[in-house]
Amino acid sequence: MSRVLGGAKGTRTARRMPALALERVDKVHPGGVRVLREVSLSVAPGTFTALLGPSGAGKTTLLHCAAGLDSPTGGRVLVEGTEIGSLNETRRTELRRRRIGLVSPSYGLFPELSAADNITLPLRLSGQAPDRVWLRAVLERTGTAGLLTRRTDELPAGQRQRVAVARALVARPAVLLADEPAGSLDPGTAHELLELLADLVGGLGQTLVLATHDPVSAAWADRALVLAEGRIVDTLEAPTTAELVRCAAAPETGRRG
Ligand SMILES: Nc1ncnc2c1ncn2[C@@H]1O[C@H](COP(=O)(O)OP(=O)(O)OP(=O)(O)O)[C@@H](O)[C@H]1O
Repeated sequence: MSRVLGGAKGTRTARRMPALALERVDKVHPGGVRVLREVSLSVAPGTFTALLGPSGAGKTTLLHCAAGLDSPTGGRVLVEGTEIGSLNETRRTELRRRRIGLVSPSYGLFPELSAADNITLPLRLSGQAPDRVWLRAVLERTGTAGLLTRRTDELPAGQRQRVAVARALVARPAVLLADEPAGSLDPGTAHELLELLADLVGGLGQTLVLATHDPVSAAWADRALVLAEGRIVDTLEAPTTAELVRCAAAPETGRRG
């Protein structure tokens, strides 16, 4: 894979360190519902990981714990080696804004703002100056350069998702977390969005974790982790759709990784 903007900035040490790691993460909700059970995973920089699981498996909870939006009740989450749980609220917010990109149904765009204002909002909130080379690459790769003056509520769903991806990438995060980003799109537009996400990994060296219940979407990834009832029950390297369909139908039968 070519790495257009990926490697030069990071030190050798930074590139070896996982972009994201979960160590025996548990999540029990106040009502006693145990949603995550000792989930451990490590995501290498510049890789595409899919989290595949049915509705209720715990995918959103896992991504929210990884993003520092929710706190695990056990275990640790590390972003580039920094344990989120060890940070005070101010530093956690800063890490979230600078190092984590999130595309999620619960993390919508501001409809009355232009695409440009939506995309650059994270930078303004964290007082960062845009890295112009990176910004140009993000706009080009996401196909949003021609949409900048448009209000996002005037855009079709597929273009809105592209703006959401650009916004999540603008601060050059260590990891992009995408929760069912193609869920509301028609098949053709969903395919284009997944192609775009895979291209971010191949072309920009972006690290990506995609949560989905769709085996076809998960087959774009370098590796798929199959989640069932809050546990990772299968790991597949370079998964095919057929393998993922089998795993999704009967978790724990298709383990290869
Ligand atoms: N705040 C909460 N309190 C209690 N239970 C919760 C809470 N949030 C989520 N849950 C439960 O946790 C489980 C996992 O939910 P989660 O949204 O993480 O799953 P998911 O795999 O992302 O599902 P979907 O694909 O439908 O979004 C579900 O059974 C859900 O009802």
